[in-house]
Amino acid sequence: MVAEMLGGGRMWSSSQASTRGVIEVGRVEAGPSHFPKRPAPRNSSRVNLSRTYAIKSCSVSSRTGLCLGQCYHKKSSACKCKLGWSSQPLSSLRHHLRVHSSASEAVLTSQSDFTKLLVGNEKIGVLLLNLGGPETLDDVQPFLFNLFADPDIIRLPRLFRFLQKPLAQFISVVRAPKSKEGYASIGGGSPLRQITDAQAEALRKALCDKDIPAKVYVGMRYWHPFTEEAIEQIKRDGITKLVVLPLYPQFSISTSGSSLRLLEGIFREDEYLVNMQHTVIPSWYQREGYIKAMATLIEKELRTFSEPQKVMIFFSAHGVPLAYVEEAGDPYKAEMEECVDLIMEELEKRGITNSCTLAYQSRVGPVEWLRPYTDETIIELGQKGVKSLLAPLVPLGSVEELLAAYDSKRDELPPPVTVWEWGWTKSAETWNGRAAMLAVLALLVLEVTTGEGFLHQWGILPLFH
Ligand SMILES: C=CC1=C(C)c2cc3[nH]c(cc4nc(cc5[nH]c(cc1n2)c(C)c5CCC(=O)O)C(CCC(=O)O)=C4C)c(C)c3C=C
Ligand SMILES: [Fe+2]
Repeated sequence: MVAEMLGGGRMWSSSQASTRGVIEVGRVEAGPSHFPKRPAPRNSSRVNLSRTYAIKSCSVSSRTGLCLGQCYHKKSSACKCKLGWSSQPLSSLRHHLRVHSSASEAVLTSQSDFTKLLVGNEKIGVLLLNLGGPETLDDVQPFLFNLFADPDIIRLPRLFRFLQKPLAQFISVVRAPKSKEGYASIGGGSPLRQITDAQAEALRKALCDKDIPAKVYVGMRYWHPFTEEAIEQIKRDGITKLVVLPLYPQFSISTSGSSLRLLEGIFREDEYLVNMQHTVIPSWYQREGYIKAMATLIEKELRTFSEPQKVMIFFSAHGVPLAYVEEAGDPYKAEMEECVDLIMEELEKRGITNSCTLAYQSRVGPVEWLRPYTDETIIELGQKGVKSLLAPLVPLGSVEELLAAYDSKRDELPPPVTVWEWGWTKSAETWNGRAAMLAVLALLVLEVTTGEGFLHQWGILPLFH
C-alpha cells in the first residue's frame, strides 16, 4: 500500500491548526529514541526529558492511505506506509524523519478555542493497546494460537506464510502445558485484563478531572477485549479524535508494532475510521513521568536493603529474538538500553550511584534471543560476589520466572552468595503496569502544564501559564 504522505493529509481548520505546523492527522509523536543513536557517556547531560519532539512521519490523505504506524520514507520522495516490518529495516525510519524540537515554539490554542473545541461536538477517544492474556486455563491454548498466528511473532519468509496457521496450531498445542503451569502458579489466569482496565479507568478519571471528557478503550492483541471489539465500540460512540497509545514503554515489532499493524489494516478498510483524526504514540519510555516513576520505585525499594549502596540494580527485561533487532531493525534493544540509561541518570541526580546490569528473559523456542540472558547473568553476578539484587524492569507476569531462575541457580553460586538478598516481591508484578499508568498520567499532566505534546498539537489542551 502506498500512502501519500508528503503534502497531503486532512488539515485542521485554521482555528485548530497547530502553529508548529508539524503534527497533522496521523502524525506520530516520538521522543529522542528516534534520533540516530550516539554513545551516551553516563555523566553527560543527555536528553532534556521534558522536551517533546514531533516527527513528520505520517500524514496521509487518501482514503486508502491512512497510516497508523511508523512509516518509511524511501530514498526517493515517494513514501511507503509499510504494513509490516519484516521486509524493511525499521532503522531506516530514523534517517527519514524530520525531527522538530518544540521547546521554543509558539503557544497553540487559547482557552476560548479550547472550550469551543470541546463543546463543538468533538468526541475524544484514547485507545490503550496491550497484549491480552488468557483469563482461564482453558483459554491458554487458543490464546497461544492467536499469538503464534501473528506474523510479527513468528516471522516466516513470505513464501512460507501459508504455514503460519498450521504452525501456530502445532506450537500452541505443544507450548500450552508449560504455559498453563505458569498461569496456574499465578492464580489460573492472566492479570493483564484487570490491570489494563484499571489503567483505563484511572486515565479516564484523570482526563475528566482536567475537563477532558475522553472515552478510554482497551484493545488487546491476542485475547478479549480484542482490538477489533474496541474499534467497533469507538465507532458506535462516534469518536472523532483518537489517541492511540500502546501500553508498552519501548517499541518492538512484536508488541506495539504488531498492534499498530493490525490497526492500520482495520483503518484502511473502514470509511468511518479513515475519516477520523488520530494520533499515535509509538513509545514513551523516555518520558519524564515514566523515568521518574521508575526511579522513585527503585529508590524506595533500595531502602529495604541492609546495605543499599551495595545492591546491584538488575534490569531484567522481556527479550525478543536476536533476528528481530539484527535483521528486521527492531529498535527495541536500543530503546531498552536508553531507558535504563535514563533511569540510572535520574537516580544519579538523586545521589544514587549503584551499579546496574541489563539482561533479557522469557525466551521461547530454539532461536537465539537478545543477550545476555537473565538466568545466565544471575550466575555470573553471583560468581563475581554480588550479594544483593534488585530487579525493576521485570515484565508483567514474569516475576515467578525470574525467581525460579534465581532459585534454580542458587546452588551454583559460590558460598558467600548463597544468602543472596533479593529486592523484589510478588507485588512487583504490577509495577510495570503501575509505572506505565503513572507515566501516561504524568505525560498528560506534563502536556497540560508545559504546552508540549500531542494534545496541544491538536489544540485540545490550553496552556496554564
Ligand atoms: C516468539 C515469541 C514471543 C515474542 C517475540 C514475545 C515478545 C514480547 N512479549 C512481551 C510481553 C509479554 N508476553 C507475554 C506472554 C507470552 N509471550 C510469548 C511469546 C513471545 N513474546 C508467549 C508464548 C507468551 C505466553 C506465556 C508463555 O507461554 O510463556 C506476557 C504475559 C501476558 C499475560 O498473559 O499476562 C507479556 C506481558 C514483550 C514486552 C515482548 C517484546 C518486547
Ligand atoms: Fe511475550
